[in-house]
Formats: sequence, structure tokens, C-alpha cells
Amino acid sequence: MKLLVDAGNTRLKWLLVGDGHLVGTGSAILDADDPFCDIRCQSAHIRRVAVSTVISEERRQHLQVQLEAFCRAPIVFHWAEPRRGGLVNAYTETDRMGADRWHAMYAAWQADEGGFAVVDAGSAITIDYVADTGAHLGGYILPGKQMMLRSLRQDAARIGFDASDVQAAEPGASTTECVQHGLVWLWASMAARIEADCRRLGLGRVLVTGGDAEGLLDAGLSAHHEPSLVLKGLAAVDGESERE
Ligand SMILES: Nc1ncnc2c1ncn2[C@@H]1O[C@H](COP(=O)(O)OP(=O)(O)OP(=O)(O)O)[C@@H](O)[C@H]1O
Ligand SMILES: CC(C)(CO)[C@@H](O)C(=O)NCCC(=O)O
Ligand SMILES: [K+]
Repeated sequence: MKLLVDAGNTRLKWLLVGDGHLVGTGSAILDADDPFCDIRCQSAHIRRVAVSTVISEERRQHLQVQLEAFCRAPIVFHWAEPRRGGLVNAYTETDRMGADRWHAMYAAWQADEGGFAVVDAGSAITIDYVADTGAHLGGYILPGKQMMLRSLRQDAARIGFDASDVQAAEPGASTTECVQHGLVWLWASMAARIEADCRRLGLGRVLVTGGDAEGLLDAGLSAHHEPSLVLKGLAAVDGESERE
């Protein structure tokens, strides 16, 4: 079996696969003491671990120690690359790009259905555009939902607000409404902007992933929800590098 790990700044997601079929899936807060406790009894059967991560080098080393304590299999970290197959990275400094973005793009590219946008609504939100030819056209990095709410709470003395699941975008009449509706309003504008970019660039598909994907869909983004897009791309990359 192979363990695939996507370690983001907030959460770690994993898939356990054996002979092309899914054995298990799970997630944990990044700093959990034992993120793989649910699959401890299977650890002896894991023959390889592949990781896509965007965490700091210090936390990456800590994750590696946790994985080494968990199972004896080789651990391979995969990073953003200049190109893979027909997919070509727009970055000149490829190694500065988050591995999650590259792996999500590669998963979408593998579907072989033409140009696309990938939206990853995680701790940060990333948007990447890829043309029919496989040329990455570049992207955007924006603060994620919790990051935005946290900065409003922390950096402005009088912005106190409550949590809300309300998906409303009309002008608010309380601090909570102004903040929460403001977020939906911003996301709705972002959704419209992504659609306009896709029309202009001739991209036929939008894929969305990440912990806040559903919020973006509710705010009006018209996209296919692929919760495991990063892990899917990582699986493809790791499978190819094993065969090389
Ligand atoms: N169980 C959960 N725990 C934490 N955040 C969650 C959870 N469910 C949804 N979220 C939302 O998901 C967002 C984090 O998404 P995700 O887990 O995809 O991030 P990440 O992969 O750790 O981040 P990144 O890859 O951007 O570093 C948060 O902004 C939060 O609003
Ligand atoms: C933007 C995030 C945090 C999204 O997870 C990640 O992809 C990252 O740390 N990227 C590094 C900067 C870049 O991609 O240019
Ligand atoms: K992510």
C-alpha cells in the first residue's frame, strides 16, 4: 500500500491506496500529535509514502520524523517542477511555487479535457490558469477565509464579530453582518472574475478544491468540486517517478 499525504498550513490530508483502489482517507490538524492514528494498524503494509507539502522546513522535518516513527517505508517529498508531460510551469523560479498548486494542476491536466482553472481555497486561496496546450498562464494568491477573518479581528481594535453560516452578500447592518456578508460579496466578485478570465482565455473548466471549496460554490463559483485534487496529482507524479 502507498500512503499519500497533502500537508497544508492548516490541515494534513491523507489517502491510503493499494493496487489502485482506495483503502482509506482522513485528515488531521497539522500539529496533531499522531495524525495517522486511524491507520496505525496498517502501517506494516505501507511500502511507500509520498508527500506534497507547503509547510515550513522546520515543520516538514517534524512531519518526516512523525512519518518515520509511524512506518518504515521510504518517504518521498514531491515539489513543483518546471514541467511534467505537457504541463509547463509559468514560474521562472519553479521551486518557489507551492507543491500543492503544481500537483492540483497536474491532476486537472491528466484528465485530458483541455484548458482549465484550478481554485484551491485553503489557508490561502490560489487560482491557476492552464491553457489547452498545457502552458500554465500564471495565477493568483489571496488570503483564505480564516486568514482574512483573523486579520480583521487581530489588526483592528473595534472589529468584533461572530461566526456565521449565512450566505448573504447584501450590505450588512451590524459588525458581524458587515464582515460575514463582506466575505461572501468578495468571493462572489472573485467567482465572477474567474469566469470572465476563463472566457477571455478560452478555458473550458473550473475545478475547485480545499477546505473552503463549498463556501466558494455557495458564493456563486461555478466549478467541479474535487476535494482530493492535490492528492490525485501527487499520486500521478509519484507513480510516474516510481516507474522512471
Ligand atoms: N475541519 C476543518 N479544519 C480546519 N479548517 C477547515 C475545516 N473544514 C473546513 N475548513 C476551512 O478550510 C480552510 C483550510 O483549508 P485546507 O484544509 O484546504 O487548508 P490547507 O490545505 O491546510 O491550506 P494551504 O494548502 O492553503 O496551506 C480554512 O480556512 C477553514 O475555513
Ligand atoms: C499559497 C499556498 C500557501 C497555498 O497553499 C502554497 O501554495 C504556498 O505556500 N506557495 C508558495 C508561494 C507560491 O506558490 O508562489
Ligand atoms: K492545499
